[in-house]
Amino acid sequence: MVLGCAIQLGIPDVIHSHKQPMTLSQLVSELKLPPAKSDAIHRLMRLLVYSGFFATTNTILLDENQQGYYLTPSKLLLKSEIPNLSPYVRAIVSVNPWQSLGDWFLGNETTPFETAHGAPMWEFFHQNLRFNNVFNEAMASDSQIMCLVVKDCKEVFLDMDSLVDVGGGTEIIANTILAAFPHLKCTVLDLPHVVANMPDTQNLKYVGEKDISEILQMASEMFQAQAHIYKHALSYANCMVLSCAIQLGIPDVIHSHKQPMTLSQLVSQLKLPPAKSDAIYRVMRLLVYSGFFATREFLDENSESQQAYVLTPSSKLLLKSEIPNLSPFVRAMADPVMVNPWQSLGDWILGNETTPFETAHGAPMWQFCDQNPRFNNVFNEAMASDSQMMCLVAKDCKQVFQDMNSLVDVGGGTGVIAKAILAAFPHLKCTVLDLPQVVANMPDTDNLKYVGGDMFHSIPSADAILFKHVMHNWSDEDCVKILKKCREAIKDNKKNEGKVVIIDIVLDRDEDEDEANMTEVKLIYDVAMIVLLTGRERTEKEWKKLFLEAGFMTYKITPLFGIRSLIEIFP
Ligand SMILES: C[S@@+](CC[C@H](N)C(=O)[O-])C[C@H]1O[C@@H](n2cnc3c(N)ncnc32)[C@H](O)[C@@H]1O
Ligand SMILES: COc1cc(-c2oc3cc(O)cc(O)c3c(=O)c2O)cc(OC)c1O
Repeated sequence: MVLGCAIQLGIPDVIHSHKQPMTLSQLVSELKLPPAKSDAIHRLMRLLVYSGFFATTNTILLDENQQGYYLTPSKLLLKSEIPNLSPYVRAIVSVNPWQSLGDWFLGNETTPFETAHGAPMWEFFHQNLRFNNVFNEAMASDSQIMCLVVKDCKEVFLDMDSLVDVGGGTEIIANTILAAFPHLKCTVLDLPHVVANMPDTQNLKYVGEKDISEILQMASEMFQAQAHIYKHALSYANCMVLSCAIQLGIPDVIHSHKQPMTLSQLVSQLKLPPAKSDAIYRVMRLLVYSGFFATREFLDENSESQQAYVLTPSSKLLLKSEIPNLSPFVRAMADPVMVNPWQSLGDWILGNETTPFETAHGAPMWQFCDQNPRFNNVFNEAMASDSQMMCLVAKDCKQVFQDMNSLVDVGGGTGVIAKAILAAFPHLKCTVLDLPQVVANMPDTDNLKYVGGDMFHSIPSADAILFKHVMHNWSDEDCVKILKKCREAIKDNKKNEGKVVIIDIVLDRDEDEDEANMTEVKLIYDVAMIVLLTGRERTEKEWKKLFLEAGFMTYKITPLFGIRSLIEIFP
């Protein structure tokens, strides 16, 4: 989606036309964007540089502290060049059929595409001229890349007189072959609506009806760049396929089986028709490749060798019967409400709404949650499942909570973290403060109270004020306002000594870099905060600036929770 947005804005072309490394301000000005969008462009570009689509350099042509962007494999995305894979990327960011994968397994339509759009793909294209064009352009752009090497295919085409390009679309490959081998008579055979307006020439006719390894090697750099682009353009598919496996209950079924499970056992236990076996096999093949399942060889009762599926550490975290269970998190992130705003990123940069979420759904995220009880539950369960992970280490945070008597968990959702802290430190009095719709039906206990309110308005007084995944939802200006409220809450406290505890991402911590792709996840989170809210992920320097502005004097960062750190700040 982020790559699709960069293409929509024309970023590769603008950097290309600039002919030398381009600074952020040059880029924003050349794109004719308001300066207010500079920060978002900087953060998109930071992710795209990390993913290898652009690179940065310090150059003497630029001011001392400035970096300039230049092109890498993104050269393949230039609208002015051939090949240009932009139409392909823009076409395949349509996620709806992927979101229907699970429903399709449980239903009767021929394909998830039909489940999502109500008609098979070719019929849909026939009825939908806009998408028909988008798709044909995408396929043509994919063909362009092969055009560059066709002339080297002498041994393939030289001894032929005629050739039929079946499903040849709108001619690109056939014309390229003809340019290199003009003696050929070519026919492009495709569906009638695809070739409807294509004019025949002397040696190219359109018909509408209902070793290459050496060359590949020569072109390896270009094809690698193509693969890089396609991998990223299709990366949302990984999320959808994982979500589908959870919807069908695959991790749970394999877990209950208690031994490696064959494909036929899996299909039968999932109560799916045998006709869906092949699709389950192919979905599992992808999930094995991504590390969510593994296969084991074992001998069946007839002493025949069989492949069978087992869980991996990642799928063990998706079991509905266990704690922690991250399934609600995956299901929420694959929910159309969460996915659609990414498709609005480019429109938001060109428009006036506060966030891409608002561009897509017509209301800011917390207001939308208030008006949509279904999504409110989905989101709260996702956050609660994420919190379960931290419960496992809460008891190890003695030095953080031991000397406190009271704690307020601000934006504490349904109280999962507060309960875990209470289990480890039962002497504490806890309050969870969250928006009224989130805590509406939560029952108080002896030492846990829920308060519906607004942290910008007032925060109950306590020895420690906790924020987990809250500060990163808000802009710097809002964070300073919230932190000032915290100082008042701590000051009101009779003991008059207290602290704020923040659990959130810290960017650019050298020790985390590259460990299990932590940097990539952190940068994706940062762009997610552009897409959903007005927040951001922060470097230590950026955090420090906020603390000082809000009047706090000292802080301590402890990397405790994978991609997140525990930050304590003191007045
Ligand atoms: C990303 S969630 C984090 C939930 C929880 N801390 C966790 O980590 O699981 C952010 C929370 O902030 C809450 N929130 C948003 N605006 C708020 C406000 N003005 N006052 C209090 N809570 C708010 C949301 O309802 C949501 O539960
Ligand atoms: C952990 O704290 C938060 C996470 C998220 C969040 O949101 C999205 C949204 C999306 O469209 C796709 C995604 O992959 C994700 C995430 O992975 C993710 O973690 C959102 C938050 O607040 C709104 C969080 O505080």
